[in-house]
Order: sequence, then C-alpha cells, then structure tokens
Amino acid sequence: MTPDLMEEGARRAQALLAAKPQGKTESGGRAAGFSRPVVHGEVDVAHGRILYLEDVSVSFDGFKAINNLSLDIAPGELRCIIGPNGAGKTTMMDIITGKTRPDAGTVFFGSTIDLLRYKEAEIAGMGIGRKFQKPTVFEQLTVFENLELALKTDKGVKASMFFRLDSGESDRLAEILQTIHLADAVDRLAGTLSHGQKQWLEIGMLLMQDPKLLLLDEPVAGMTDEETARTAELFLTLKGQHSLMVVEHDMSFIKTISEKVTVLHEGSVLAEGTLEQVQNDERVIEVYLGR
Ligand SMILES: Nc1ncnc2c1ncn2[C@@H]1O[C@H](COP(=O)(O)OP(=O)(O)OP(=O)(O)O)[C@@H](O)[C@H]1O
Repeated sequence: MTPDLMEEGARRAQALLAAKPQGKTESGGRAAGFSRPVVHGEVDVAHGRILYLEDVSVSFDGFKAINNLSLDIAPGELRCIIGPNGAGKTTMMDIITGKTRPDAGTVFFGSTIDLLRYKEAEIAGMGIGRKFQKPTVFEQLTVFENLELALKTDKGVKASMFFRLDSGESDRLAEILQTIHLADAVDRLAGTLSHGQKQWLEIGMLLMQDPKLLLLDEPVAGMTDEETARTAELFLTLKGQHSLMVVEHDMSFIKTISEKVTVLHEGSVLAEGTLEQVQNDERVIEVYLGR
C-alpha cells in the first residue's frame, strides 16, 4: 500500500473507532490503506499479457538496481520470482506499482495501459494490489471491519462511517472469509490473530477490491509450516481468477505453487522456466541456489 493510502485508511479506521464505543486497543503503530478509489476499467489482455515490462532500468546513485529487465505475465498466471538479496525484486515491484520511476523502459498493464503515466494511487485503483512482507491490518478493528473497510470507496470519512454493504458485497465478503480461512474468526480483533492469519486477512482486504494483479512480497516469511501449507492452497485457489506475482525465498513453498519461475539477478532476468529447469541451470546454481 502506498503511504498516502495508508494514511487515508488509518483516518477512516480512527473515525470508525470513534463512532464505536470500545475498550483500549493496541494498534501496533501500523496502518494499512485499503480505502481508496477503485477505478476498475477494462484491461486489454487480448495479447495474452496482463503485465509487460521491457528493457526497464533504474539506477540509484549510479548503481543499476534494475538493468534492462524484460518480463511478462499472462492473465491468471501465478508467477514466482526468486533471486538473491539485492537482485532487484522489490525495486521491480516498486516500478510496477508506481513507487519508483524507471530511468528507461516500458511498463504496460494489459496492452493499452502505460503504467509509467500513472501515480501510485491510480495504479492501485486500476486493480494492481500489493502486499508487503509485514502484515498491515487495523489491529483494533475486527476481521469483518477490516474487510468492510477495504471495500469503502473514496467517499470521505463521514460517508464511510455510514457505509453499509449491499447484498452482493456481503456475499463477496462471506466468500472471501472462507477463502482466507477466517470465517470462524470474523468477530475477532485483528490484533489477536496469529501472524499467518494477519497475512491472510490482508490478502482478503486486497481481494475485497477485486484486483486483477496481486504482487506479494515474501508472503510466507515467519509463518508456521501449517500456515505456509494453507497459504499455498490459498494461492492455488486465487490463480486463474487473478494474476499473481509472488516473491519468495522459501523453495518448498515455491515448489508447491509454481508453474513458471523467474530468477532475477543484478536487476535482470537470469533464467526462467519450471522450478526444476531453473534449479538445474548452472548460472542459477552459481549465483543463488548453490550458495
Ligand atoms: N532507494 C534506493 N536507493 C539506493 N539503493 C537502492 C534503493 N532501493 C534499492 N536499492 C539497491 O538496489 C538493489 C536492489 O534492491 P532490492 O531491494 O530491489 O533487492 P531485492 O531483490 O528485493 O532484495 P531482498 O531479497 O534482500 O529483498 C540493492 O543493491 C539495493 O541496495
């Protein structure tokens, strides 16, 4: 989530809390920003690509963090991105989401939307959802309220306080609760959830906005084995309905979910293929897997 969206979401959560008498809660000092204008338009995927990067480069103080990077993702694909520390994985996501502007190259959403012409919040509104490594949920709100908050469009704080879900939205919320394995925890304060459950809740908040493309940064870091297995299940459910780009270091998790894996190294694609293919690639073994 972008910083401005985080602030906006936090403002709304505060307004909701002020309207709802309750005991003291800990927020953990974090705030997510899921209430933002959802400007869903059609994304033209007729050419078989929902995301397309070509010859993208960016330098920080003369250091090329992304170096002529070209990559594309098919609609409904679940793509895993791996690579050593500093390979440029986060920077690539920053470029896709408009947080970082590249010095050169092309970044398209579908075949007609030039993402480099849009700001971070606009890109989020087009249906590109991003999940950072640490969970950012509103800890002092319930699971239900977090999901509800994620649906509220940019109606201003007052309007959002009186926001009511229509029946279609209620159905969607119930469906997402099942998908993220939190149907039994709907009334629990998010702050009382386990780390894995918070991660799922945040994914649920993104899903409430029906993103076309989800970027997920190390989603299973810090999870128990059981939570990791459930997250794999979750991603396999989401694949097809959404396109997913998952950055992970956990190879057994990748093995469970992956079809195509892209290996980044020094800001470029080093190898691409099935996990087995990239694991047997000498260059990959040298720079990453064999270390
Ligand atoms: N804003 C910045 N200013 C200077 N250097 C940066 C900046 N952002 C990234 N870098 C550098 O660019 C390189 C790529 O960083 P990036 O965080 O994208 O790698 P990564 O593949 O996500 O690594 P990790 O697996 O450790 O998260 C690193 O050498 C990093 O230090």
